[in-house]
Amino acid sequence: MGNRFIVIEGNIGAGKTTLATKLADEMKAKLVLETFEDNPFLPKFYKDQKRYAFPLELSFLAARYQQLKSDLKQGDLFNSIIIADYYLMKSFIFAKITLSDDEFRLYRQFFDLIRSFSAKPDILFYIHREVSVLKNNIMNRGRVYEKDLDTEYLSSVSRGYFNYFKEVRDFPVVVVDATEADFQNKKYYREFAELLNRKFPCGVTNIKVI
Ligand SMILES: Nc1ncnc2c1ncn2[C@@H]1O[C@H](COP(=O)(O)OP(=O)(O)OP(=O)(O)O)[C@@H](O)[C@H]1O
Repeated sequence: MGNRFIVIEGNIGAGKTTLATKLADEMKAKLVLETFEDNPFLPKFYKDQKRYAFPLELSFLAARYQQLKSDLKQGDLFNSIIIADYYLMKSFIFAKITLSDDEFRLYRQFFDLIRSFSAKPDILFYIHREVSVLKNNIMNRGRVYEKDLDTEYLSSVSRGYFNYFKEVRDFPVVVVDATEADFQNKKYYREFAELLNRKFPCGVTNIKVI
């Protein structure tokens, strides 16, 4: 039967969207991309994190739930391959970093409700890049509100993902060390694409793309 629901994850600026789009194109798969450009709280959050974190996290959670619900209908999962550039847990990982303890407790109640409706991936690939590389990518793409994104924030997002992966038992998580690999380059892209033909055990496997 193979992998039907494939997730490409990674820190901010890891190159998830480009890679997921290329793969979906090649595999004639349905592409599910995270939408964030229309989120009015995101630019505000980067200016004043304390004040806007809670509405930001709730709005992301609501938007992602809506999207996954409509894009991952049961029928779709049987009929076609789906490639997404995020997994619902991303919301949880970010919220744990951005919210205060009491806000997070409240957030968690909503998250647990929503989580019970969401599909589990058949496989999740996490593109790992060093923070200095992420910072470079973020600067080069030039989204104004991300210009002051600091190293500590990016490091805490990476730690958040790795802590979560330690708990995953029911699907394979492939951590792809791609610090030296640009997937715009055909050689690296092919090397990554070949991983999709391999079988991985549940839990974490570390791979380096060279
Ligand atoms: N739950 C969240 N809480 C706070 N910020 C978030 C959350 N989800 C997304 N963001 C922000 O939205 C923006 C887009 O995030 P994301 O990492 O998905 O895209 P990206 O950096 O364009 O990815 P890539 O370059 O890997 O394709 C980033 O500024 C990110 O920090």
